Amino acid sequence: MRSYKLIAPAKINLSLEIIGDRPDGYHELVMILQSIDLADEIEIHSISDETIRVHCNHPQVPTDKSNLVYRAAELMATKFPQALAKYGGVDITLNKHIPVAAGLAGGSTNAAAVLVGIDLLWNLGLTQTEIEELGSILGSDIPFCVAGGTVIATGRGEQLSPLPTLDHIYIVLGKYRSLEVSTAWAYKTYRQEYGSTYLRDTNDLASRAAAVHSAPVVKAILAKDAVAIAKTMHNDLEKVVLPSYPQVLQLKEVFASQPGVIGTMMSGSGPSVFALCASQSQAEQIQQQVRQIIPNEDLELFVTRTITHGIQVAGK
Ligand SMILES: C[C@](O)(CO)[C@H](O)COP(=O)(O)OP(=O)(O)OC[C@H]1O[C@@H](n2ccc(N)nc2=O)[C@H](O)[C@@H]1O
Ligand SMILES: Nc1ncnc2c1ncn2[C@@H]1O[C@H](COP(=O)(O)OP(=O)(O)OP(=O)(O)O)[C@@H](O)[C@H]1O
Repeated sequence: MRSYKLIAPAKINLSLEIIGDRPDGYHELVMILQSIDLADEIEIHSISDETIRVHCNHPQVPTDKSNLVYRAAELMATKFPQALAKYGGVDITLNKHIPVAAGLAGGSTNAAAVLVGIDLLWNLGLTQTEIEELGSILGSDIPFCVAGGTVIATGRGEQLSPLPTLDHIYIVLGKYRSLEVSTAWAYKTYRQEYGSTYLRDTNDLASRAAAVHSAPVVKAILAKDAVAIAKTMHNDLEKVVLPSYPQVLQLKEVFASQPGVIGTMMSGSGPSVFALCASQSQAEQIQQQVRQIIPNEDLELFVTRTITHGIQVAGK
């Protein structure tokens, strides 16, 4: 029986800037995406019948066709029917550590891992770009999850340009277990409230390059200046999510008030919030402090760090 183990890291957004709407209903974005070492483990093995089976340790995560990993396997089966006939179907086990519906690309990174795993399992020899293109059919964040590191993402979020990688910036990340934010709701609400303020022609490359909030973050990344990154981070979706979720706003304010925190921001469409910290020991202290200030067991707190890679094969 052939099998692979994969590590699928989460992401945070160092910037998320909405610069226009698109005819396909999506939004034109400029984002800076960053991989972190908070990761799910995925095991995938061949099975003799041509089916897809999904198992998961997390009660909130479906194991039917609504799981993104199921859709990733189905896409591979449709694109490569001869390989499916030769090698058989796939059995996928997800061991979740990334909080669900958190703005951390949990489902997307799982799907990216399954694309990488099936490429190996079926000896397809796809390039990273080909795997990213398959990923973009399933979701905007998936190409980044394949690539990982530190990247500028434009278009729907699927067009990637790598930046110099940022290793070992320590982060405290918080997510209320019972809070979930729908990504579609966040973008729709933003469009309703701010759509009339889109000012740039998104076909104009000069306009894209001038993305006002992301440019200083790029400059700070090029200078490898963690303090400048922390001070310039930006997320347009905070404008709609924070007013609707007071607990998330409060968590952000508590993070910001801690000595040793150099900047704090909501990730993606939320509701997770992260704080960039001056060192690992400070991140650990801040985690304990915040736990005392908000003794709510619904709040999950993690110490994590920036990493330089996306999906990794951990073993056969
Ligand atoms: C919020 C982020 O996670 C930030 O990195 C991403 O922009 C969302 O990425 P994702 O979850 O992979 O998004 P998709 O699965 O492609 O789309 C989910 C929903 O988000 C909205 N959406 C997403 C991406 C985009 N550029 N414009 C949008 O309006 C759409 O309503 C879509 O129905
Ligand atoms: N493999 C998966 N892992 C987690 N959730 C999944 C998965 N497949 C489908 N889902 C469903 O997708 C929804 C969003 O979960 P996910 O953890 O991917 O959100 P997210 O981190 O906000 O994603 P993104 O940042 O890409 O918008 C959940 O409600 C969950 O039921």
